[in-house]
Amino acid sequence: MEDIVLNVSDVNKSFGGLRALSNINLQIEQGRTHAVIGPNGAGKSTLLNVCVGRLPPDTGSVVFDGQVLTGRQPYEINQLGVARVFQTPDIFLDLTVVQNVEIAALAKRDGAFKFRPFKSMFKDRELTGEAEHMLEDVGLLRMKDEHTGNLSRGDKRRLELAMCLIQHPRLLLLDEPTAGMSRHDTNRTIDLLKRIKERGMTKVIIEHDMHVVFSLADWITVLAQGTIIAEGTPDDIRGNPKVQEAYLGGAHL
Ligand SMILES: Nc1ncnc2c1ncn2[C@@H]1O[C@H](COP(=O)(O)OP(=O)(O)OP(=O)(O)O)[C@@H](O)[C@H]1O
Repeated sequence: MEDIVLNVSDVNKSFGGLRALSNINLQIEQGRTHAVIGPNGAGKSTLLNVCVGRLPPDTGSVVFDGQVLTGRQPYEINQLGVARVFQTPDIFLDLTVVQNVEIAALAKRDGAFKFRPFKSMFKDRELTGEAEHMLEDVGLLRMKDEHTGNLSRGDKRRLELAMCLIQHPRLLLLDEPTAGMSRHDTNRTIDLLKRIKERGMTKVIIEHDMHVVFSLADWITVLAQGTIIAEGTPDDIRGNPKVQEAYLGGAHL
């Protein structure tokens, strides 16, 4: 059997009377790019939030690399090697681009960046060098000294990706990484995510844009109304009539 990095077992989650996730069982294999797709309200973000500790499941468990994540705080999960990029970037708008990447590295390193004076944090030349290397990787190096608040939406998302990559996670969770980007920026992000794949990093991507999904995914799970309705390779999913019906009302993927 392939090496399983993340194992989601029998997860249920309701909001009041609404069953957002019903008996979800999902296994993410090492090195894969695993896409989770489905129509609006299918439960994709809820699933991701359960995985990173932002939402407790009502029942069930999430195990990463042999360690139970359920019940842990998001920062603990991050320190175990799980990083995530959300639809709304988690960045410090008052700091520069490179300082944001440095803070992300420190957060992973000791989890205590909040308790140090900011000035002393930014004097580590090795750290700055590594942060600049990451910014080059995502195409933001020339903007390293810009105030983050001045960045476009697409650049903020790329910055958040650099903040994740500097943590060298084993598992990277991406919630619509190209939402709001132009086609040009989307294609640059696809290229970047392909390069990360070459480094063996496991990724879970929630995405509506089928161009992104079919460019990147090795494996696809389809959710509808909180239930997994199909799983398989992109070719399996493309030809699956149940998916076409549930996901796109019968249109072809
Ligand atoms: N905090 C919450 N409180 C109440 N209901 C919620 C909450 N979060 C999500 N829901 C509901 O749970 C269901 C699943 O939502 P979720 O955001 O996980 O879907 P999604 O597949 O990510 O949708 P989208 O593609 O639109 O982002 C929806 O009906 C949503 O309205």
